[in-house]
Amino acid sequence: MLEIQIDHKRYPDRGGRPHLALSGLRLSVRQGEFVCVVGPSGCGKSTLLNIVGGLDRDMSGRVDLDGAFPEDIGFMFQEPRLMPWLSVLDNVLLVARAADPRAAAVVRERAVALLRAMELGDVLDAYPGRLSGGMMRRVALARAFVNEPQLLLMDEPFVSLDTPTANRLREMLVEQWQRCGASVLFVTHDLREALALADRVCFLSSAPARVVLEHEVELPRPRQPGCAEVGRLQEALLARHPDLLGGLPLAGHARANCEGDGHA
Ligand SMILES: Nc1ncnc2c1ncn2[C@@H]1O[C@H](COP(=O)(O)OP(=O)(O)OP(=O)(O)O)[C@@H](O)[C@H]1O
Repeated sequence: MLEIQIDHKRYPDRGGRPHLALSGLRLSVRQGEFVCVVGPSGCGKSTLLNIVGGLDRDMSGRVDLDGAFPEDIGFMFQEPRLMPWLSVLDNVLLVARAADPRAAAVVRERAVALLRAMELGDVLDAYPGRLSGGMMRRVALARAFVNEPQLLLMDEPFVSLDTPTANRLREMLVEQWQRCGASVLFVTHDLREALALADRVCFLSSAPARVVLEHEVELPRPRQPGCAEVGRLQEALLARHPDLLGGLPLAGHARANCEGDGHA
């Protein structure tokens, strides 16, 4: 179980003034659970992930995974963050953890298998400059799983991709998640994406952010943001919590998406 308790996260200087980004934020993620975090633009979603991932320790509170600060973590960010001078395979192996040559060989085999599962088996030796945006994200997705992490942190990883590419990446993510059983904390602006992916969606308030609503998603998988059931669930949530969700930029954005993408 991942337990997050952030009493305060303050930035001492945001454009010349201090900013209280998070306050009284409580969130837990069960082993193997897929949790999406949704909230207004700039409320502190990336700040939360940076804290959970240990990239930012300047806060008051605690993050605890089975009694210790989480270390066994995979990351995926908005940008694929590939090294242009490394091949596809070496970009995945860049983060590989292996204690000895035997373990390194196992991780290498896993990296190749992951890249094949991501339909990148033909470009293992290619450099990122040759890849499309969707292919780069698939490399980043393979890299996030290569150490079979206990916890996966994802910060809007499929933003600004076309709908079919993003849908395929979501399918690949869910396949790998179901195979390896990691807990996932996935940040998105897009409520329909959250409802398509998550076991549970946590809604953050505007700054200082805290969790103001949690919703268990009981729709069967596979699901995609464009499918009718997800659309109905979004409408029901918006109707039930207009004060909380109606103000989110994601609500209008998601409805617009729905028009051109009305099926699974
Ligand atoms: N290093 C920093 N110094 C000062 N202020 C910061 C810093 N990083 C983030 N902030 C501020 O903290 C707030 C939360 O930022 P954060 O990036 O976590 O929000 P977000 O919800 O992820 O945003 P978005 O929805 O745009 O992705 C923002 O107002 C931002 O300007």
